[in-house]
Amino acid sequence: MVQNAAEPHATTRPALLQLTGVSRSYGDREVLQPVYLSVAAGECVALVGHNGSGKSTLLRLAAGRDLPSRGTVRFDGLAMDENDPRIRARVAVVGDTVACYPDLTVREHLLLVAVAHGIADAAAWVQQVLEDRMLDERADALTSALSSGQMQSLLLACALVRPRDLLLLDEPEQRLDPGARRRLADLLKAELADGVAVLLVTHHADLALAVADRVVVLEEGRVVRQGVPEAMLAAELLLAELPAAGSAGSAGSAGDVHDGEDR
Ligand SMILES: Nc1ncnc2c1ncn2[C@@H]1O[C@H](COP(=O)(O)OP(=O)(O)OP(=O)(O)O)[C@@H](O)[C@H]1O
Repeated sequence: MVQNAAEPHATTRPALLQLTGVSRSYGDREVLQPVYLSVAAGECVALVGHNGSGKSTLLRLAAGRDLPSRGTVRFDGLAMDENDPRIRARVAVVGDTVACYPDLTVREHLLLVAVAHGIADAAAWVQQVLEDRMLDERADALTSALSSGQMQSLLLACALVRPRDLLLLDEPEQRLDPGARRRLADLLKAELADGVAVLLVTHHADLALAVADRVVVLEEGRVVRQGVPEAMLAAELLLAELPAAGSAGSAGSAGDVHDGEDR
């Protein structure tokens, strides 16, 4: 089903994340017009749209990293606030900024994160993450020496140290090669199967097709369409909304991620 209006989306599952009339202005400029959006446990909603359409703004508001000018963001009934320990314990975020200690090696950085989060066997966790994210050959390199795709994999691994019921991701496919994008899609499918709610900003049509239950299209700060990815694609709406393929992190060729297993 493709919905044409930015109206509240009716879902049969209770919402874990609920945005109600959320907007954001900078000075006189409203960069995000009122959005109604909910994400249930085990559901993935993908936000797509051209550069500057408001996707990262919406994700930051959903993560409680920014405050709406109007409207409310709630997580499991709580007012969303990234400093609230009850929320920090259940929400993991990969935002649009790179935050790493440049003078630590990859292994040291992961160990620091694991210890800070109280992981029982931190060394074993780090080794598993290095293998899962294909970073084992770079384990002893400084984080400042990573390629951009390797850095993206490290940031994802650091976010996933948290126990989580909600995962918020801003272009996690950015700078990843096709193999790493496939592993990302598999990882997200596993998260969803575990009942995690996922809100995903993506420029990658195949990633949305592979993992999203619903695609929300933003245009100039407004939700202009939403619906199941297949319907959006069949109507040639989804691809029309995405930037042209060709640059790293933009829409890729069919088959990069989508493995034909519909969720
Ligand atoms: N701190 C800020 N001050 C003023 N304007 C801002 C600020 N942050 C974002 N904007 C504006 O808000 C609009 C939406 O930006 P946003 O980063 O949310 O877009 P986006 O869809 O994520 O873009 P991209 O695909 O390029 O990442 C843009 O016009 C941007 O210039």
